[in-house]
Amino acid sequence: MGLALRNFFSGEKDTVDRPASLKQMWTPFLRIMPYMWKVRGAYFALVIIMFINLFVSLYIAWFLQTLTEAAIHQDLGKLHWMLPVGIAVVVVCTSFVFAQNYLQGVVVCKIEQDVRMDLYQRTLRMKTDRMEAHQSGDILSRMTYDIGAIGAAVGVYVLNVARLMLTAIGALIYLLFLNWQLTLICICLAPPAIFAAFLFSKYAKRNSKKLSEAFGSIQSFVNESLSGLMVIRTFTLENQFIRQFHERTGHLLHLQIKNIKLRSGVSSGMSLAHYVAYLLSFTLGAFYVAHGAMTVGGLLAFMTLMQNVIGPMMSTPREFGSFQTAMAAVERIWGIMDEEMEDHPPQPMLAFPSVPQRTVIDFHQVSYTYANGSRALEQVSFSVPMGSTVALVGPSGAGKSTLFKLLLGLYEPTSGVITLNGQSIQARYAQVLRQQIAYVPQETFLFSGTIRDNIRQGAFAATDEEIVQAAIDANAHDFIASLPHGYDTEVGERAMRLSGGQRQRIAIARALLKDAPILLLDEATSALDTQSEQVIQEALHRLMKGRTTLSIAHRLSTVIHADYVYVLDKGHVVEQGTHESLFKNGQLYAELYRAQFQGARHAFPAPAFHR
Ligand SMILES: Nc1ncnc2c1ncn2[C@@H]1O[C@H](COP(=O)(O)OP(=O)(O)OP(=O)(O)O)[C@@H](O)[C@H]1O
Repeated sequence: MGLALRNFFSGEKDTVDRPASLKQMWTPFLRIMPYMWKVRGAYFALVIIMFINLFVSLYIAWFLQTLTEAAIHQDLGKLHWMLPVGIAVVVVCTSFVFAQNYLQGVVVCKIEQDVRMDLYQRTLRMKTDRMEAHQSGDILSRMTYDIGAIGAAVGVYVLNVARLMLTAIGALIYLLFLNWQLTLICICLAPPAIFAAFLFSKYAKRNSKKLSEAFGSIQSFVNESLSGLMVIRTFTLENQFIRQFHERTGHLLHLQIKNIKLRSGVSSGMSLAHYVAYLLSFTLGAFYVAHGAMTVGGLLAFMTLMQNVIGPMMSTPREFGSFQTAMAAVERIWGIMDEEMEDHPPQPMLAFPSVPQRTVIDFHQVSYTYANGSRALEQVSFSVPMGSTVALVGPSGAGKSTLFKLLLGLYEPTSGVITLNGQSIQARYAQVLRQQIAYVPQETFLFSGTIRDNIRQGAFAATDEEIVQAAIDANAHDFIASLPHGYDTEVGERAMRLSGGQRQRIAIARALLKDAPILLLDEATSALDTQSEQVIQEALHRLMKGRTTLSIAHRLSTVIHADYVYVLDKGHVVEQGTHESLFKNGQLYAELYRAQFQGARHAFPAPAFHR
């Protein structure tokens, strides 16, 4: 977003209607200070340039005064040398304008880049439950819109306020020296300007948070619409979504127009005050000249300097208001930065014993309750012996996915202990833990890039040969090879060009390449045709070989081939045993089997007890 646009948008930013106290502004400012400190060299150079600018302003006033008086006194000698010297001084000094703009731009970009990097890192490492509390569009809006506002604050408003103050103070000293009575009269104009500053800052903050939220909401809505485009199309919801989008953008427009009104009002008030101040000081100055208390040259210098005082007096409130609103953006960004992150151990590889135990995964009385009070798991205990395949079965909402998330260290149990290879899973070992696990999710997410890139995410150091081998084992090689660009086919952000079964096989290849000892398999619920199903089953069998597998089973063949089955219901393990024993029990498993799997019998060999 361009700077001007950002400045414009950052016009209003806060929830409260009262003016922010200095403390309210100072606290967020302290948070961006470390970023500013990193570019202190540029700030130092900018301060020097500010003094050069001040010198130019004062020099021009002196120049006009001296030149006019030389002309009145017909001092031609002075006139001859003053012009070239004056031009030379101004040329040299204004060449610093380039440096000033350049450095200011660099400061903005570097600080924005650093804050953006930190925000991105912290977002990726945020604890899962905290992450779920934020909407992705809202985070996106903070990463773009709010960071833009911060850039403007540190690169424009702070410097502008400092520059304006410095120029005003320098000019004021010179003015007092020229005519202190006239200066004091003109200073009386300051209180209305200061009052305007407070008034403006009060209103400048009023709609800001609403404006930010409106942007976030639009971004979330667009995000959601794109993700759910197929649903929108198939249910012909286009008009409804367009109407909702219109409502949201209408709300944003309303806030923006309020902002424009405020800014236009302030601008016209400021220019009125500016002209009144100018005419007043000129008229008073003319009286002083008429009474011989001031020279014509002195009046010219006085008026030139007055511009340097009136200008800042009029601009400071606006800059100050914009600075305040930018501080609200800082608060929003730190709303994410302050979220708790996953820990990272200093020596990750030491965290888990490499020698596997007899039971690889152990749940001891594990319970988990979500922040909204939903009790997903209660006192769950079970073990997965080394090299075995264990299936989790249960009705929707039984807690199967939650169990996986706990095992992946995405959440911490509310009570109880989970051990992996005999070592308790702790949040600080999350990264190490995940290195031991290959996870094949229900929905395969492919990142933008080629098929090769996507498979390589299993092991970045893998050679092309290893990638091809993984694809062969995942039964994916043939379809990949048949694509015009083979492994270099771009799959796009949401892999629109690949079928569900093809995406699953890429996910299996990725997991094969990772070659982790533990496999978590969340089977896809979507039905595939018999042939695709068999191709995927074959690939999965290769993947499971030699690994300890825990699988959320939606397929009959997985349950039949599992060494052991745990049946979950309402967060409890309600049954356990082999497929056959559970079926004979005739309880929940048998019910589920009939409801869920029986329709699929034609695709798989019926279990022995069925014959
Ligand atoms: N992020 C969440 N916040 C709050 N409650 C949640 C969250 N995720 C799941 N739940 C609740 O926890 C319970 C267990 O959900 P879970 O997703 O683990 O079930 P599941 O067995 O995997 O279901 P399914 O087979 O339909 O995916 C449910 O009551 C669900 O509503």
